[in-house]
Amino acid sequence: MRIDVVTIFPSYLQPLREALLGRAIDRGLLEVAVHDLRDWTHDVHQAVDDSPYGGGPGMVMRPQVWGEALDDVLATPDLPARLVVPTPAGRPFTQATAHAWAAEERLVFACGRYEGIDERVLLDARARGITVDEVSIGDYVLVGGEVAVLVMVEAVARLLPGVLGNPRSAAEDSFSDGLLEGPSYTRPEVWRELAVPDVLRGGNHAAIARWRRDRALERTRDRRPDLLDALGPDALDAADRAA
Ligand SMILES: COc1ccc2nc(C(=O)O)sc2c1
Repeated sequence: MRIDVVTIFPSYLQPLREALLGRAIDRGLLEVAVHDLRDWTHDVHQAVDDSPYGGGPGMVMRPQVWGEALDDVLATPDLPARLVVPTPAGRPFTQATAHAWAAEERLVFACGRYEGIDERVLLDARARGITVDEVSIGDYVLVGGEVAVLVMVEAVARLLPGVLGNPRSAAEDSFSDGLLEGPSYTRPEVWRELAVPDVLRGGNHAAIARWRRDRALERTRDRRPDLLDALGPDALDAADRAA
């Protein structure tokens, strides 16, 4: 997968080259290119924003600069790209989104700042046949799209074949079966007088699987009842029985 990020703060994306993702890049499983939006300005001040029509607080990112940048970055007809624009006004980014995007050959992320990007940039891209996804990573507002891109790229890249050491990790994620993951334990058996649950040390794999499922149901019911609702009435009954 090829990932391009256009931003006025390229250094914000440096964490993508660390640890697991950095190793995936080094191994050729992932290609990441970060572009400085100001490279497409032509004035001495490298202006990327201007006052909003209709008034109001803050500034809006100029369409001319974004248009030229995306013309260049998206100019790869042999490699169809999905343009992703993080915005508080976007559709929720979920694990299902991450799985869908993990099948893409290329993702291009446009990081807004200030009050966002002039709407015509997205209209123009869609008019040219480019798939444009406006997404939010949560019901809160960041200062810009860069942090949201870090979150989304990590969520997508870890699903790519070979990135995670153990492919079962992704298969057993929270949300992979619609439930939150239950508690995890490692050595020592007793720590500060707190013991690991006996069932996990007993070697009965069926009992361990049942215990883990019960803890996941219980935790999901307590913390994310909306996820249980999505799984139907049987899941809620199972969660109540698991407690
Ligand atoms: C101006 O660009 C922004 C500003 C806030 C923001 N908040 C996001 C979120 O997903 O919460 S994406 C995003 C992009």
